[in-house]
Amino acid sequence: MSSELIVLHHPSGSTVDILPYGATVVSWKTAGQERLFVSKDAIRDGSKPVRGGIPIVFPWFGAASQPQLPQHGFARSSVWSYAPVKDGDVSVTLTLEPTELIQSLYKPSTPPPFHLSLVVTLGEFDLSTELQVRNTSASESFEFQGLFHNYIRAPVDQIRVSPLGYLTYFDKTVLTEDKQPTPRIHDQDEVQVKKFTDSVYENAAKVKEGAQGPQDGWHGKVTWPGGSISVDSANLKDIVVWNPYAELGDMKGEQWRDFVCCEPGHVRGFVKIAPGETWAGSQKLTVGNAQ
Ligand SMILES: O=P(O)(O)OC[C@H]1O[C@@H](O)[C@H](O)[C@@H](O)[C@@H]1O
Repeated sequence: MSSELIVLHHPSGSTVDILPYGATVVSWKTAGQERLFVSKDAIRDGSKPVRGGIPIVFPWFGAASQPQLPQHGFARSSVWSYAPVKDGDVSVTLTLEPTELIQSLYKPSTPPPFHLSLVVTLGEFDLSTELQVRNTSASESFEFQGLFHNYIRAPVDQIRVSPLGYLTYFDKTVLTEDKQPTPRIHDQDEVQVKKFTDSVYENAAKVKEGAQGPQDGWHGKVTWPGGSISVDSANLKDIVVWNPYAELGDMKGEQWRDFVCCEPGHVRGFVKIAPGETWAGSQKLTVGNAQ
């Protein structure tokens, strides 16, 4: 994989770096500080999704229905196209269609009929990502899941994520007899991550005051002593909170201490779009005051 990087600079000094591999945001700095976590051991040779930043999960979340297909889909491990950015640009659009690699994964069947666009936009204190999915088929509908796998740089044992109270969530760390995540109800507004956590909060968007239903966004926050990042999503009804509390092959030692994944997505059930239809889901991450 080439080490090509798309870099956007905001007049305020904030920056974002995006790898065409996976359209992965691998750095976001405001006020000179890195806001995302990327493992020191992240693989950057194109053989594995990057451990950190903002990988794009599409068109399924978790394990695939066919064994040869990768966990969390192929978008995070495909090379996306983009038009070169010019000085002063604070936004870039990356696109992905079924590449030869994706087609080879599906053989002898064919990949789904999609055209993806990811629009990344940088502000002084915020970063927005919007995923647009167009069904390119003339006759077939298309069902998919999608998620922004945000690795937010923060001391995991001190963070609080809210509002997530009184929602049903699916605890993937404890499986039921039929190997499904255990459904639970969270009885407090805030969630702390003090141990291995892998929770899928369904219809979290309903928590928003005045929200009309699960199609609205989740307006939440990750806070810790001395810092916070707000997460405002649109058309993404679920939230995943994850930290392994353990080292991984591409994240050695105690690096897990330095992040929490707070991931807006549509991962319980599927989005279904008709031939020619386009769907969009987005998020805005904003750094709290005085950081
Ligand atoms: O190791 P991966 O494929 O990047 O996935 C990391 C984690 O991603 C989370 O979104 C999932 O809920 C977890 O189950 C998973 O372990």
